[in-house]
Amino acid sequence: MANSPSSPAEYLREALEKSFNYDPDASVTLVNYCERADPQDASEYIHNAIQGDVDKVIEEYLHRRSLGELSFKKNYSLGEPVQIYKKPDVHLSTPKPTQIYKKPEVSLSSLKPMQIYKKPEVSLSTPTTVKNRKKLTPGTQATINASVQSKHNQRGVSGHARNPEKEHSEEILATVTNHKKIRAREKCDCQAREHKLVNNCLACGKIVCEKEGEGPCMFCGKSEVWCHESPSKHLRGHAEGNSEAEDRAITLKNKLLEQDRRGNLQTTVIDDQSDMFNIEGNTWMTPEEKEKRISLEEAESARKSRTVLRLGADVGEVDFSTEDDIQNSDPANNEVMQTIVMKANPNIRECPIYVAPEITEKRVERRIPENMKVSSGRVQHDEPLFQIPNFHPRDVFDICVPETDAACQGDEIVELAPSLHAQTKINKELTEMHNEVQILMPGMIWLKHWLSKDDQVKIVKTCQELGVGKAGFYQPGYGNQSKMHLWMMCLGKNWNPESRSYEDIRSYDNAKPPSIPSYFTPLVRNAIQAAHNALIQNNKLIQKDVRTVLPCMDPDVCIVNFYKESGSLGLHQDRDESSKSLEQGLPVVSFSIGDAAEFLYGTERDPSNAKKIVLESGDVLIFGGLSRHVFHGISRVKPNTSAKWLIRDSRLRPGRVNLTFRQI
Ligand SMILES: O=C(O)CCC(=O)C(=O)O
Ligand SMILES: [Fe+2]
Repeated sequence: MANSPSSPAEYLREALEKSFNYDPDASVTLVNYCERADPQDASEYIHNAIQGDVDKVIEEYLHRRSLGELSFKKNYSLGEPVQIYKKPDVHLSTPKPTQIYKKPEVSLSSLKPMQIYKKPEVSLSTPTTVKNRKKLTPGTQATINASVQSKHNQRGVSGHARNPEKEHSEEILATVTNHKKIRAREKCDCQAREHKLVNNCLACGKIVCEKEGEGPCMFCGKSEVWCHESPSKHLRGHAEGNSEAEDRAITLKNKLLEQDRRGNLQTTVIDDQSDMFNIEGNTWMTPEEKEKRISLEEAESARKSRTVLRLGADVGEVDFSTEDDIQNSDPANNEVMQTIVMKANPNIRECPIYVAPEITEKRVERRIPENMKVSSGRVQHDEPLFQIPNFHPRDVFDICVPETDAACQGDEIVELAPSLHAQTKINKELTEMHNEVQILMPGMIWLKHWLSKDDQVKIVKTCQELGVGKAGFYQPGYGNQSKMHLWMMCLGKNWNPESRSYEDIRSYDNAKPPSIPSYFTPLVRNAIQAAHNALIQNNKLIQKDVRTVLPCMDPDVCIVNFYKESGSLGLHQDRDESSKSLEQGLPVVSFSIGDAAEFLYGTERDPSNAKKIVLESGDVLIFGGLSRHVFHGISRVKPNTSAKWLIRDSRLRPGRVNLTFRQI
């Protein structure tokens, strides 16, 4: 690979797509980010976005970047044409020495690993990334089966005599029967709410449903709208080879990707999961349609959040789940959201834009929600609402299972107090969890089960309330597509993962982060005090000296992360706080609540050299002083490890909440 002539960006994109089966659109975005970032940030972006051992790819990519700079300078001095790859910050007048990426050095005493972190095996033959785990409808599965079978036969693997004509017609039949019924096309403005989605019109942006069907857009007529994985290809009789139109489409797609890579596209139409609609703000439905749709969805959501009480075999094994959770309890189904991201066709100059007749200034004003609680649906970014700078609709993310709706007919709310036996067991567990402290590195202290049961429940409830409000949880990412594997909310100030800086107003959606709830701060101070006590006892330090090992701090920022069972966070350093704070080694104080998680830490960004501990609910981890720059991350959440009392009393969803407090 090292000898291949491709540019660093091409190399990276290819490696992400081929070795990690990374979504092509997402890899284009990620590569763009990396190209603009310095080596360390680029490396961090890749680590955060890719689950798996990506170190070699990063190393090769950065190596190519450094060679790219060299040859760029060489070419320039010889007066030859400049190579394609050009780092944006190269100044010809003041040539910089070649940048070779060096892992940052952290002056920490090197420690022998307690446990070796085993690299996850990446199987090239059957890659399974979260993005691949898409829910297939029986119909789609049947279509795929039919098509796979057909291809299999074409290669003559089955050993049976082939009849291509027959196979082709069978394939068409299977596709048509399983995929959808063909009907006469009829105009419809339901936005794929009443009928299934076909696709967006690339010219005017209209969302086309199955009632309107495939073919020329019935609104603008400028573009043909085809369903994703459309069976029409088969119907048009091109089972083998591409038609001219398809070749043209592929060329156009490549051109679009190229233009996107160069940042030329102005308008992006994001088409999200259809059940995440914001009906109130919808401009394409009549008031009657909205009312009807809202009442239907309310009934559906009441049904989904109806609490189902499941009694385990053990005494006290009580599990409150919603029907929705039960349906989604397979971890493989956790990330089944499919996002269809489409780019507007830049070649179309004049084109009518689809705007429903009822849209008015007043409505647009009213639609800017009080707390921006917009549950994103199909979003057309050139609508007036979305022309507000930095406005991003966000999916409201609730870390708790909703309270049972008492008004929900036919449902009984069953609240069982734990039996005496179960309560004794819980109390015993709680007493056993007393004050175990471990000093992991100089200035890095782990207080096991330090948060009380009441504090944990209270913190979860507070985060839940703040999380569904203004500036609440959102899924941060780099650009539109490379998302972090967690939901985040910041209190006090916002940490912007793209600019790696703190801000008063969240750039993502112009929302102001809530303040840190007042009862959090004494908890942080007391945790530091507990760590000091442990240092005094263990290291025979006096109160004055203990502060040089682990300084005190008053948090002004709290970053709350929620990791679903599939969540993770790549190895990174927390180094975006002020240089004063970093130089003084003011600690980061981290609270863990909910499912346990594997926490990696070490002196370099290398998971195979990192140590691993399992952080459980109630644990507090503090790293300051000499350990302030420790590399750390979450390799995995351990499903079903939350305490039952926590789920019962806070209704926390499966997953883990983590709060990190910092003084910036
Ligand atoms: O979830 C954790 O334990 C770590 C979180 C973290 O490192 C961060 O938010 O910077
Ligand atoms: Fe961190």
